Amino acid sequence: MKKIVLLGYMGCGKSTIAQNLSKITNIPFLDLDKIIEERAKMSINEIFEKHGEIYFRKLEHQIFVELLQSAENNIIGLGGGTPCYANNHELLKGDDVVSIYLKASIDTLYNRLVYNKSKRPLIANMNEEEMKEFIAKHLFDRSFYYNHAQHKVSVDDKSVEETVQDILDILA
Ligand SMILES: Nc1ncnc2c1ncn2[C@@H]1O[C@H](COP(=O)(O)OP(=O)(O)OP(=O)(O)O)[C@@H](O)[C@H]1O
Ligand SMILES: O=C(O)C1=C[C@@H](O)[C@@H](O)[C@H](O)C1
Ligand SMILES: [Mg+2]
Repeated sequence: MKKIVLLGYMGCGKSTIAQNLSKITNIPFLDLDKIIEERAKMSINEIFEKHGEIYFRKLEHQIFVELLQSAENNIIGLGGGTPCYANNHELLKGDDVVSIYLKASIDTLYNRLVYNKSKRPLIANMNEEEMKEFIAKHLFDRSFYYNHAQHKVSVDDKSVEETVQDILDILA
């Protein structure tokens, strides 16, 4: 069985959707951000503060490759930036991978992130106006990488259940 890889911008719902998909399919869910935190024995915020983003990106790449190489069936939820560094986007095309981009509009992302930004170091210190502009530009830059996914699911105005169903249809 192929690895199911969910990707997309911060707040698009990778962790939430993957957890629900995991319950329905009984395929274990691995959250790359969580595994990085366990390995580093510190939070993502602390990794950024103590070691910087480049260190984080190296660790992220190393652990992503490791997860793809393991023999187990898994749903892997990537970090928001994972496809955009270290040529990770090329790994989304692998034969043993089903990669799915959870595509959200700027408004959806802003509404989900605005009250929930403290654990996301890239936006933690921005005010509301800065955040909206940042998301718009950043999403534009990142879309090139996200579009390397084999499948795209739009998440705007959909419940968790509806998005999970869209993914089940892709996997069927
Ligand atoms: N229909 C929906 N589908 C998914 N998540 C939703 C939905 N509606 C609201 N949310 C909320 O959006 C927030 C962001 O979701 P989540 O943390 O799963 O995103 P993420 O893509 O894993 O983000 P990150 O890259 O920062 O880890 C959560 O608080 C979640 O409950
Ligand atoms: O979009 C990003 O670059 C990030 C998203 C999060 O999932 C974390 O991986 C980290 O905060 C960086
Ligand atoms: Mg997440």
